[in-house]
Amino acid sequence: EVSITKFPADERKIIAKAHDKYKKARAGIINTRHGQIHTPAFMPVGTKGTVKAMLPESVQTTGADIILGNTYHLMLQPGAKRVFKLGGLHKFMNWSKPLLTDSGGFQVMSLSKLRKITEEGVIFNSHIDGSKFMLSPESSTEIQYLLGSTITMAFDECTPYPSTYEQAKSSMELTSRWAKRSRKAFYSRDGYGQFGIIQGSIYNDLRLKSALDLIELDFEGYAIGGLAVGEGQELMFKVLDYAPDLLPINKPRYLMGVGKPADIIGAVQRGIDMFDCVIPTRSGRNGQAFTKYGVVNIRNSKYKEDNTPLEEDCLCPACKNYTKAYLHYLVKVKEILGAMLMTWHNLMYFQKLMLRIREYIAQGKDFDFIS
Ligand SMILES: Cc1ccc(CCc2c3nc[nH]c3cc3c(=O)[nH]c(N)nc23)cc1
Ligand SMILES: [Zn+2]
Repeated sequence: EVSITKFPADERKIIAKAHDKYKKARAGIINTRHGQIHTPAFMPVGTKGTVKAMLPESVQTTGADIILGNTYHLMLQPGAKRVFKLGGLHKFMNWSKPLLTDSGGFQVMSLSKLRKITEEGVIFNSHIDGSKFMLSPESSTEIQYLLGSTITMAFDECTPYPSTYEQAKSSMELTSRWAKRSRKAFYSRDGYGQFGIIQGSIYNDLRLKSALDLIELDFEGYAIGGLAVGEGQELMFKVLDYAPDLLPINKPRYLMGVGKPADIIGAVQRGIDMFDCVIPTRSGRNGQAFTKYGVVNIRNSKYKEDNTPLEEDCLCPACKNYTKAYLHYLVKVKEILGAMLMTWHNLMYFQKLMLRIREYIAQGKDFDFIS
C-alpha cells in the first residue's frame, strides 16, 4: 500500500488558519517498499536508467528520495525482459530507493516518428532502428512490472495543447478506458503502487469526469496529466486552481513534467505533492545554473575570470571546490566534468528548494518568496 501519512488534522488546521493562500499546501510522507518519499518532492528524471552525468550515490547526496525511469526507452533498449532477467531496474542501475516509471505513451508521441493510436493501444516504430512496437495498457503495465517500478503509471493519452472541447473529451474518454485496463493489469503488492493520470485539458467538466472515472479504480495515487505541454503558467495554474481538489485528499498528487521553481511553488500552494522536470539536468548540461541570485548562464564571458563559486553557501562539489571561471571553461570546451558539476549543483538546488518548502509548510509559514 503506498500511503501518505498526513499531519494530524488539528496541525493542518493551524496551517490553514495561518495562511489561507496555503491552506491546500501539504507536507507528508509516502511510504513504499523501497523507502519513504518526503513530499512535496522533486523527482529527478533518469530516462535511460541513469540520471545523466550523475552517479546514483551522487543523486542520493542531493537529497532525492525517488527518481524516474522511462518505459519507452527501456523497452526498446535493453528491453524489459532483459532488465527483469538481470534483477530489475533497481539492481541494474544500482538505485535502491523508490523508482517511478512513466507509462510510455507520452514518450511515444514525442519521440517516435511513425505511430498509430488505436483503441487497443499505440503502434509505433522504434526511433532507434525503426522496428515495430505496440504499447497498450496491458503491455505498459507489464513492462513496468518487469522493470520493478515502485510506482507504476497508468497508460494514458496526453491530450495535446491546444485541443478543442470535443478532441479533449474523446481523448479523456480513451484515457479513462485505458486506465480501467491498466488497473486490471496491475499486479498489486504491498509497498508498490499504481497512479492514475487524469486528463481533460483546460476544460473543468472534463477534468471532473476524468477524476470521477479514475477515483472509481481506487489507484494508490493520482497524477494530473496534459499540463506542461505549452499552455503556459497562467493557464496551468487556472487548471490547478480546481483540479487537485477533485482528487482524494489522502492520496499523493503528482503534476507531470513540472517545472521551474516558480511553477513548483505555485503548484504546491494548490495542493500538489510530486514533481518531475528535465530542467535541472538538461539545462545544467547546457550551462544554466539555478542559484538564489537567479539563473546563471555560465557560458557568458563575464564569468571567464570569476573566481567565486556559483553559491558561496551551497554544499555541492561545484560550489565547494570550484569557481565560476572553471565551470565556464569546462562548459565552453564541452568537458564531461562540466556537465557533471552543473547537473549536481542544479539537482542540489531543486532538492534544497523542496526541503525549504516542506519546512515552511510544517511550520505554517509563507513560502511565497522562495524562488
Ligand atoms: C522519465 C520520465 C520523463 C517524463 C515524465 C513525464 C511525462 C509527461 C509530461 N511531461 C510534461 N507534461 C507531461 C504530461 C504527461 C501526461 O499527460 N501523461 C504522461 N504519461 N506523461 C506526461 C515521466 C517520466
Ligand atoms: Zn552548488
